[in-house]
Amino acid sequence: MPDEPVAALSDATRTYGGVPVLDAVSLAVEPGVTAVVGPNGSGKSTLIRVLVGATEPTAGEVRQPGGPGGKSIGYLPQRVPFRPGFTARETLAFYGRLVGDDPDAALERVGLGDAGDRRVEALSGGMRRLLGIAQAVLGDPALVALDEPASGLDPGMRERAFRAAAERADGDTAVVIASHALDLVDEHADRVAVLRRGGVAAAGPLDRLLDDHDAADARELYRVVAGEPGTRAGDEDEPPGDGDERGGEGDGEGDDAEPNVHVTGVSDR
Ligand SMILES: Nc1ncnc2c1ncn2[C@@H]1O[C@H](COP(=O)(O)OP(=O)(O)OP(=O)(O)O)[C@@H](O)[C@H]1O
Repeated sequence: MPDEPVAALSDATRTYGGVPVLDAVSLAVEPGVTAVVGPNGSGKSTLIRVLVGATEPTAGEVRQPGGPGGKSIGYLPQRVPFRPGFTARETLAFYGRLVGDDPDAALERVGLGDAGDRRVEALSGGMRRLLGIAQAVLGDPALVALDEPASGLDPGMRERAFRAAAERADGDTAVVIASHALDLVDEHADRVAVLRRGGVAAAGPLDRLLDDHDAADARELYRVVAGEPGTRAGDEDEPPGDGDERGGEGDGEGDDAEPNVHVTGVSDR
Protein backbone atom coordinates (compact mmCIF):
# COMPACT_ATOMS: atom_id res chain seq x y z
CA MET A 1 0.00 0.00 0.00
CA PRO A 2 1.44 3.37 -0.93
CA ASP A 3 1.58 5.97 1.84
CA GLU A 4 -1.14 8.56 1.99
CA PRO A 5 0.01 11.70 0.12
CA VAL A 6 0.95 14.65 2.32
CA ALA A 7 0.13 17.09 -0.48
CA ALA A 8 -0.94 16.89 -4.08
CA LEU A 9 -1.30 18.83 -7.30
CA SER A 10 -4.16 17.91 -9.59
CA ASP A 11 -3.98 19.24 -13.13
CA ALA A 12 -2.24 22.32 -11.75
CA THR A 13 -1.49 24.91 -14.39
CA ARG A 14 0.27 28.23 -13.95
CA THR A 15 0.57 30.65 -16.82
CA TYR A 16 2.59 33.83 -17.16
CA GLY A 17 1.60 36.12 -19.99
CA GLY A 18 -0.74 33.40 -21.19
CA VAL A 19 2.10 30.88 -21.50
CA PRO A 20 1.85 27.83 -19.25
CA VAL A 21 5.05 27.34 -17.29
CA LEU A 22 3.37 24.59 -15.29
CA ASP A 23 1.04 22.65 -17.55
CA ALA A 24 -1.67 20.45 -16.03
CA VAL A 25 0.68 18.85 -13.55
CA SER A 26 -0.61 16.13 -11.26
CA LEU A 27 1.70 14.93 -8.54
CA ALA A 28 1.04 13.17 -5.26
CA VAL A 29 3.65 14.13 -2.67
CA GLU A 30 4.13 11.17 -0.38
CA PRO A 31 6.08 10.92 2.87
CA GLY A 32 9.82 10.68 2.32
CA VAL A 33 12.12 12.70 0.09
CA THR A 34 10.92 13.69 -3.37
CA ALA A 35 13.44 15.33 -5.67
CA VAL A 36 12.14 17.61 -8.42
CA VAL A 37 14.65 17.75 -11.23
CA GLY A 38 14.63 19.22 -14.71
CA PRO A 39 16.41 21.69 -16.96
CA ASN A 40 16.51 25.40 -16.26
CA GLY A 41 13.11 26.90 -16.87
CA SER A 42 11.30 23.55 -16.78
CA GLY A 43 9.08 24.77 -13.95
CA LYS A 44 10.66 23.37 -10.77
CA SER A 45 10.45 26.59 -8.75
CA THR A 46 6.96 27.26 -10.02
CA LEU A 47 5.86 23.78 -8.98
CA ILE A 48 7.33 24.29 -5.51
CA ARG A 49 5.74 27.72 -5.16
CA VAL A 50 2.33 26.40 -6.19
CA LEU A 51 2.70 23.45 -3.86
CA VAL A 52 3.41 25.63 -0.81
CA GLY A 53 0.83 28.25 -1.72
CA ALA A 54 3.26 31.05 -2.57
CA THR A 55 1.84 31.17 -6.10
CA GLU A 56 -1.77 30.56 -7.03
CA PRO A 57 -2.36 28.05 -9.80
CA THR A 58 -4.19 29.51 -12.79
CA ALA A 59 -6.17 26.28 -13.03
CA GLY A 60 -6.31 22.97 -11.22
CA GLU A 61 -6.09 22.14 -7.57
CA VAL A 62 -3.54 22.01 -4.78
CA ARG A 63 -4.04 19.99 -1.66
CA GLN A 64 -1.86 20.96 1.25
CA PRO A 65 -1.37 19.39 4.65
CA GLY A 66 -2.66 20.64 7.90
CA GLY A 67 -5.68 22.26 9.32
CA PRO A 68 -6.07 25.11 11.72
CA GLY A 69 -3.19 25.76 14.12
CA GLY A 70 0.36 24.51 13.99
CA LYS A 71 2.80 24.86 11.19
CA SER A 72 2.23 22.54 8.32
CA ILE A 73 4.52 23.85 5.58
CA GLY A 74 8.16 24.94 5.64
CA TYR A 75 9.54 26.58 2.54
CA LEU A 76 13.01 27.59 1.42
CA PRO A 77 12.72 29.96 -1.55
CA GLN A 78 15.54 30.33 -4.04
CA ARG A 79 16.56 33.60 -2.42
CA VAL A 80 16.00 34.10 1.27
CA PRO A 81 15.99 37.77 2.28
CA PHE A 82 16.74 37.61 5.99
CA ARG A 83 16.03 40.55 8.19
CA PRO A 84 19.31 42.46 8.51
CA GLY A 85 20.73 43.23 11.93
CA PHE A 86 19.54 39.96 13.45
CA THR A 87 21.97 37.23 14.41
CA ALA A 88 21.47 33.71 13.12
CA ARG A 89 20.13 32.68 16.52
CA GLU A 90 17.77 35.66 16.76
CA THR A 91 16.47 34.90 13.29
CA LEU A 92 15.56 31.36 14.25
CA ALA A 93 14.36 32.37 17.72
CA PHE A 94 11.86 34.76 16.17
CA TYR A 95 10.13 32.01 14.19
CA GLY A 96 11.04 29.25 16.63
CA ARG A 97 8.88 30.95 19.26
CA LEU A 98 5.88 30.80 16.95
CA VAL A 99 6.24 27.08 16.41
CA GLY A 100 7.79 25.99 19.70
CA ASP A 101 11.22 25.08 18.39
CA ASP A 102 14.63 25.75 19.92
CA PRO A 103 16.91 28.01 17.85
CA ASP A 104 20.14 26.40 19.06
CA ALA A 105 18.95 22.90 18.22
CA ALA A 106 17.91 24.24 14.82
CA LEU A 107 21.37 25.72 14.24
CA GLU A 108 23.00 22.44 15.24
CA ARG A 109 20.82 20.52 12.80
CA VAL A 110 22.44 22.27 9.86
CA GLY A 111 25.95 22.50 11.30
CA LEU A 112 25.74 26.20 12.21
CA GLY A 113 26.13 25.60 15.93
CA ASP A 114 29.11 27.98 16.09
CA ALA A 115 27.51 30.74 14.04
CA GLY A 116 24.59 31.64 16.30
CA ASP A 117 26.02 35.04 17.31
CA ARG A 118 26.87 36.15 13.79
CA ARG A 119 24.66 38.66 12.06
CA VAL A 120 22.90 37.27 9.03
CA GLU A 121 24.51 39.82 6.71
CA ALA A 122 27.95 38.60 7.87
CA LEU A 123 27.22 34.98 6.95
CA SER A 124 28.59 33.54 3.73
CA GLY A 125 26.13 32.75 0.97
CA GLY A 126 26.34 29.06 1.81
CA MET A 127 25.75 29.68 5.50
CA ARG A 128 22.71 31.78 4.68
CA ARG A 129 21.39 28.88 2.65
CA LEU A 130 21.89 26.54 5.62
CA LEU A 131 20.17 29.05 7.89
CA GLY A 132 17.28 29.13 5.42
CA ILE A 133 17.04 25.35 5.60
CA ALA A 134 17.10 25.47 9.41
CA GLN A 135 14.31 28.01 9.25
CA ALA A 136 12.23 25.99 6.81
CA VAL A 137 12.29 22.89 9.00
CA LEU A 138 11.55 24.72 12.27
CA GLY A 139 8.58 23.24 14.06
CA ASP A 140 8.74 19.99 12.11
CA PRO A 141 6.19 20.80 9.39
CA ALA A 142 4.41 18.01 7.53
CA LEU A 143 5.60 19.37 4.18
CA VAL A 144 9.06 20.83 3.70
CA ALA A 145 9.75 22.30 0.28
CA LEU A 146 13.26 23.44 -0.54
CA ASP A 147 14.20 25.23 -3.74
CA GLU A 148 17.81 24.39 -4.60
CA PRO A 149 19.10 23.95 -1.05
CA ALA A 150 22.58 22.93 -2.20
CA SER A 151 23.09 25.83 -4.57
CA GLY A 152 26.33 27.67 -3.90
CA LEU A 153 27.52 25.29 -1.21
CA ASP A 154 30.92 23.61 -1.02
CA PRO A 155 30.99 19.79 -1.21
CA GLY A 156 30.80 19.27 2.54
CA MET A 157 28.06 21.84 3.01
CA ARG A 158 25.89 20.63 0.12
CA GLU A 159 25.95 17.10 1.53
CA ARG A 160 25.07 18.50 4.94
CA ALA A 161 22.25 20.60 3.50
CA PHE A 162 20.66 17.60 1.80
CA ARG A 163 21.17 15.40 4.81
CA ALA A 164 19.65 17.96 7.18
CA ALA A 165 16.61 18.14 4.90
CA ALA A 166 16.33 14.41 4.27
CA GLU A 167 16.53 13.66 8.00
CA ARG A 168 13.22 15.46 8.48
CA ALA A 169 11.41 13.00 6.24
CA ASP A 170 9.60 10.19 8.01
CA GLY A 171 6.34 8.30 7.81
CA ASP A 172 4.29 11.49 8.11
CA THR A 173 6.60 14.11 6.66
CA ALA A 174 7.29 14.86 3.03
CA VAL A 175 10.40 16.74 1.96
CA VAL A 176 10.36 18.07 -1.59
CA ILE A 177 13.66 19.29 -2.98
CA ALA A 178 14.11 21.04 -6.33
CA SER A 179 17.72 20.53 -7.28
CA HIS A 180 20.27 20.10 -10.02
CA ALA A 181 22.50 18.10 -7.66
CA LEU A 182 21.82 14.69 -9.18
CA ASP A 183 24.48 12.90 -7.12
CA LEU A 184 22.68 14.01 -3.95
CA VAL A 185 19.37 13.00 -5.48
CA ASP A 186 20.80 9.50 -5.90
CA GLU A 187 21.93 9.46 -2.32
CA HIS A 188 18.90 10.94 -0.58
CA ALA A 189 15.75 10.82 -2.71
CA ASP A 190 13.09 8.15 -2.32
CA ARG A 191 11.11 9.51 -5.24
CA VAL A 192 11.82 11.70 -8.21
CA ALA A 193 9.74 13.90 -10.47
CA VAL A 194 11.45 14.84 -13.71
CA LEU A 195 10.04 18.02 -15.23
CA ARG A 196 10.28 18.91 -18.86
CA ARG A 197 8.81 22.10 -20.32
CA GLY A 198 6.29 22.55 -17.55
CA GLY A 199 5.09 18.94 -17.48
CA VAL A 200 6.00 15.84 -15.51
CA ALA A 201 8.01 13.62 -17.85
CA ALA A 202 8.39 10.88 -15.24
CA ALA A 203 7.60 10.51 -11.55
CA GLY A 204 7.75 7.76 -8.98
CA PRO A 205 10.09 5.88 -6.70
CA LEU A 206 13.70 6.40 -7.81
CA ASP A 207 14.42 2.65 -7.92
CA ARG A 208 11.44 2.00 -10.12
CA LEU A 209 12.26 4.85 -12.51
CA LEU A 210 15.86 3.65 -12.80
CA ASP A 211 14.57 0.16 -13.64
CA ASP A 212 11.91 1.40 -16.05
CA HIS A 213 14.39 3.53 -17.96
CA ASP A 214 17.30 1.18 -17.67
CA ALA A 215 19.33 3.92 -16.03
CA ALA A 216 22.26 3.38 -13.70
CA ASP A 217 21.72 6.53 -11.68
CA ALA A 218 19.75 9.77 -11.47
CA ARG A 219 22.05 11.48 -13.92
CA GLU A 220 21.39 8.88 -16.58
CA LEU A 221 17.68 8.92 -15.81
CA TYR A 222 17.74 12.67 -16.27
CA ARG A 223 19.48 12.36 -19.59
CA VAL A 224 17.02 9.77 -20.85
CA VAL A 225 13.85 11.40 -19.55
CA ALA A 226 14.60 15.11 -19.74
CA GLY A 227 16.57 14.71 -22.93
CA GLU A 228 19.49 16.68 -21.57
CA PRO A 229 22.90 15.80 -20.24
CA GLY A 230 22.80 15.80 -16.44
CA THR A 231 25.16 17.82 -14.32
CA ARG A 232 28.29 16.41 -12.84
CA ALA A 233 28.48 16.13 -9.09
CA GLY A 234 28.93 19.58 -7.64
CA ASP A 235 27.74 21.42 -10.74
CA GLU A 236 24.68 22.82 -9.07
CA ASP A 237 25.57 26.35 -10.13
CA GLU A 238 25.91 25.42 -13.75
CA PRO A 239 22.74 23.51 -14.32
CA PRO A 240 21.87 21.86 -17.61
CA GLY A 241 19.63 23.18 -20.34
CA ASP A 242 19.42 26.61 -21.83
CA GLY A 243 16.38 27.43 -19.89
CA ASP A 244 14.03 30.30 -19.96
CA GLU A 245 12.48 29.82 -23.36
CA ARG A 246 9.09 30.64 -22.00
CA GLY A 247 9.38 34.31 -21.43
CA GLY A 248 10.89 35.84 -18.38
CA GLU A 249 10.15 38.14 -15.58
CA GLY A 250 8.05 41.19 -16.16
CA ASP A 251 5.91 39.82 -18.91
CA GLY A 252 2.91 41.69 -17.75
CA GLU A 253 1.37 39.45 -15.13
CA GLY A 254 3.91 40.39 -12.54
CA ASP A 255 4.71 37.98 -9.80
CA ASP A 256 3.05 37.40 -6.57
CA ALA A 257 6.17 38.61 -4.77
CA GLU A 258 7.31 36.24 -2.05
CA PRO A 259 4.78 36.78 0.69
CA ASN A 260 6.53 37.50 3.94
CA VAL A 261 5.24 34.42 5.57
CA HIS A 262 6.92 32.17 3.04
CA VAL A 263 10.15 34.08 2.99
CA THR A 264 10.37 33.28 6.64
CA GLY A 265 10.00 29.63 5.86
CA VAL A 266 6.94 29.45 8.05
CA SER A 267 3.68 28.64 6.40
CA ASP A 268 0.61 30.79 6.69
CA ARG A 269 -1.55 27.72 6.66
N1 LIG B 1 6.96 35.53 -12.07
C1 LIG B 1 7.18 35.13 -13.30
N2 LIG B 1 6.88 35.92 -14.36
C2 LIG B 1 7.08 35.50 -15.60
N3 LIG B 1 7.63 34.32 -15.94
C3 LIG B 1 7.96 33.50 -14.94
C4 LIG B 1 7.77 33.86 -13.58
N4 LIG B 1 8.22 32.84 -12.80
C5 LIG B 1 8.67 31.90 -13.64
N5 LIG B 1 8.53 32.29 -14.92
C6 LIG B 1 8.94 31.53 -16.10
O1 LIG B 1 8.50 30.22 -15.93
C7 LIG B 1 9.45 29.31 -16.46
C8 LIG B 1 9.77 28.30 -15.39
O2 LIG B 1 10.50 28.96 -14.36
P1 LIG B 1 10.95 28.22 -13.03
O3 LIG B 1 11.71 29.22 -12.23
O4 LIG B 1 9.79 27.56 -12.43
O5 LIG B 1 11.92 27.12 -13.65
P2 LIG B 1 13.02 26.24 -12.92
O6 LIG B 1 12.89 24.87 -13.48
O7 LIG B 1 12.94 26.40 -11.44
O8 LIG B 1 14.35 26.91 -13.46
P3 LIG B 1 15.84 27.00 -12.80
O9 LIG B 1 16.41 25.61 -12.82
O10 LIG B 1 16.54 27.91 -13.74
O11 LIG B 1 15.67 27.59 -11.43
C9 LIG B 1 10.65 30.13 -16.91
O12 LIG B 1 10.60 30.31 -18.30
C10 LIG B 1 10.45 31.45 -16.20
O13 LIG B 1 10.96 32.51 -16.96
